[in-house]
Amino acid sequence: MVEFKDLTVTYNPGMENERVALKNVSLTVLEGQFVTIVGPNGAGKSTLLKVILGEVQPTSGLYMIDGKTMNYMKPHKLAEFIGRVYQDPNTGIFPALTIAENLIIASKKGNRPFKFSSVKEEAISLLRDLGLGLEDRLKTKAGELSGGQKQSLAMVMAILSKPRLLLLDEHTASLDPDSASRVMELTERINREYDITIIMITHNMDIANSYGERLMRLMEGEVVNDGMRNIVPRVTSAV
Ligand SMILES: Nc1ncnc2c1ncn2[C@@H]1O[C@H](COP(=O)(O)OP(=O)(O)OP(=O)(O)O)[C@@H](O)[C@H]1O
Repeated sequence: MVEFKDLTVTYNPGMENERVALKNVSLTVLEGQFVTIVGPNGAGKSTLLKVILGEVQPTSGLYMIDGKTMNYMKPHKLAEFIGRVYQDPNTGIFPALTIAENLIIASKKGNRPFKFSSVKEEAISLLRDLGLGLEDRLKTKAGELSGGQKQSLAMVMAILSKPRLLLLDEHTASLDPDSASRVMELTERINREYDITIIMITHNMDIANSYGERLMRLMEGEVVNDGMRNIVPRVTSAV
């Protein structure tokens, strides 16, 4: 699905503050995979996600989706099938709006016809299905939710537009351990039950060692480790 071939990103090339963020990275992420990326500060993790989103153009090498080299003149095309959730729980949602309004806005994103009644039904059934306990609180302002609930809502919003790929950049970093576990269980269900490919960055080694079928380690812009793992099935509690 997503493929990098010998991809290098150099910020400020030729200048005093030149910085090579990714060095000849080659990788292939298959449809449906859940890939966890770890690495120290400055390793190039966020740059990798930015390339995927079309926010940063490689200096050399190829970035391909479904075997086609990406055209950076049309980055909006990427937005149509990529969802994202970041670290700050307030950036993935509109805190001043109700849960219902947030879901409606999210539904309008994406490449499909919008019909209010069907979207409302779909959003409610998604919330119910995921067991988040938010379906009865549709008139609550999103800003009043806990950090974990905000991130869960942000993830539901991200998948409402039916992305094929979900990018998660430290999406549990600001949560307490219990909330982080619940959000990770939701992440896993989104991958398995909704068949959405996930690329997740984390600094939390407990999470990295427990979630995702493939663990990749970046160091100074290079992939130094990339392996499939057999994860021991967890007993999943209600989210
Ligand atoms: N816009 C930019 N201009 C110049 N250098 C940059 C820019 N963005 C990132 N860098 C540099 O590129 C390198 C990789 O940065 P990146 O943000 O991808 O790392 P990271 O692994 O996500 O780090 P962190 O875990 O701290 O978020 C770093 O040395 C960083 O300083």
